[in-house]
Amino acid sequence: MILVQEALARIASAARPLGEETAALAEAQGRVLALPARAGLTHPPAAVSAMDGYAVRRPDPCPPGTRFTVIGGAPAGAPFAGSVGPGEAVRIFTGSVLPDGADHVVMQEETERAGGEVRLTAGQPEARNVRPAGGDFAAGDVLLPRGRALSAVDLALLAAANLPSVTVFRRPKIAYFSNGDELVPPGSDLAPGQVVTSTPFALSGLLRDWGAAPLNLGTAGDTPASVEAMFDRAEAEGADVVVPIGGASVGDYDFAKAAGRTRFDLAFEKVAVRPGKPVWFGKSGKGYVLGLPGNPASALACAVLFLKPLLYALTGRDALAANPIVEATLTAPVGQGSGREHYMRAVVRAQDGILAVTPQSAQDTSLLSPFAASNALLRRMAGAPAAETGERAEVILFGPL
Ligand SMILES: Nc1nc2c(c(=O)[nH]1)N[C@H]1C(S)=C(S)[C@@H](COP(=O)(O)OP(=O)(O)OC[C@H]3O[C@@H](n4cnc5c(N)ncnc54)[C@H](O)[C@@H]3O)O[C@H]1N2
Ligand code: MOO
Repeated sequence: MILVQEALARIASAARPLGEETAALAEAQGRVLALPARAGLTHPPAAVSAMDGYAVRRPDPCPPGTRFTVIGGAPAGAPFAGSVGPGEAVRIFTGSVLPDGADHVVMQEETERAGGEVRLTAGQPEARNVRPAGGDFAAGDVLLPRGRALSAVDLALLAAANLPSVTVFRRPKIAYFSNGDELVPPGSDLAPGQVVTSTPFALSGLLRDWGAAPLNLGTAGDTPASVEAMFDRAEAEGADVVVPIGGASVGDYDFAKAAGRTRFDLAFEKVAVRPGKPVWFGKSGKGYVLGLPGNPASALACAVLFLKPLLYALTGRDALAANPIVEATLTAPVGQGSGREHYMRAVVRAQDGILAVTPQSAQDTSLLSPFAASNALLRRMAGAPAAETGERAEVILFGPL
């Protein structure tokens, strides 16, 4: 059995970034840049006005009552062709190109217009209201680095930089299947001993949130042939990662890991983590396998702890950056850490300007209701001393505050 840290290091060292493709900007939210995005133009391309008013060459001093002759206008999109000399003004609007010779824009509210002349109603002690050329960025500047998962605002930045598309990593295709004759879909008439399959419904949403393309292969029966068929389908579908759910432990019907072992070189088969001890990981020439434990809370905790870092590594990012640890204050005491690193399902809230964390009282790995009510995993290191209310604790957020 290896430590969580070692398991993550093995995932990071086994994983190679996937190939690249071009994505249109409108389709690129959440995609990960495979190349740095460089500005296609300088923004703003020229000095522009920050106000509606009059562009002038500011005399020094420039007291109230100073008069200028209005020699033309510069509406947005139609720069003034001439030059502004001393005592001259050009009517200008927010975003319009500042005419040659001007160094200042007087706000309209600080002027009185009378025919061809404009008079200041307020002094202009310094040159203002001009946005310099390149104030946002210059042509060729790296705006966003390789490995950046594109946010909504990033798309606006790239559009402003005149980039209609970006080079991104291929979206990792993740094929997953459950294992067990007892599993039936939601809505079934349950026979004794049957269990409704639940984990895949969370997995598809998590994978989408993490920028992957989920593919649910369904449920394998408790025969080696049924499990083999799932691995064959995953390969035929071109999956980058196969994720068997369950069938990983030591029971008589745990065939998933046995089948995985014949197809992949396993990098680990057990991790000193609670929940999720049976989680396993391997690699072949065709892709990766990450086996999740069957118990739903174990499967989902391990998806956060190990599958998300694998997706990061496949898209050119640091696997260890997938789950930043933040500090929160305990609202309840927690007992001494066990022999395995423990990730307790917990609720983190912003309270009086700090993060407060409350572990769920029920932590059994078959339970989904405490997981659904949680937005964080509270990390307790193996053997950590008991901690009191008010002490600092480490958490991984997997949902919104
Ligand atoms: N003798 C031992 N028994 C167990 C050990 C052990 O070390 N020695 N480890 C325990 C731990 S920890 C876990 S976690 C489980 C995981 O075992 P498997 O990965 O083989 O999981 P399964 O046996 O297939 O299933 C466990 C449980 O989860 C239910 N399940 C499975 N898939 C789904 C699904 N898609 N949706 C909802 N529920 C699912 C399944 O019906 C079982 O009830 O092993 C312990 N045992
Ligand atoms: O660790 Mo298992 O994953 O306890 O349920």
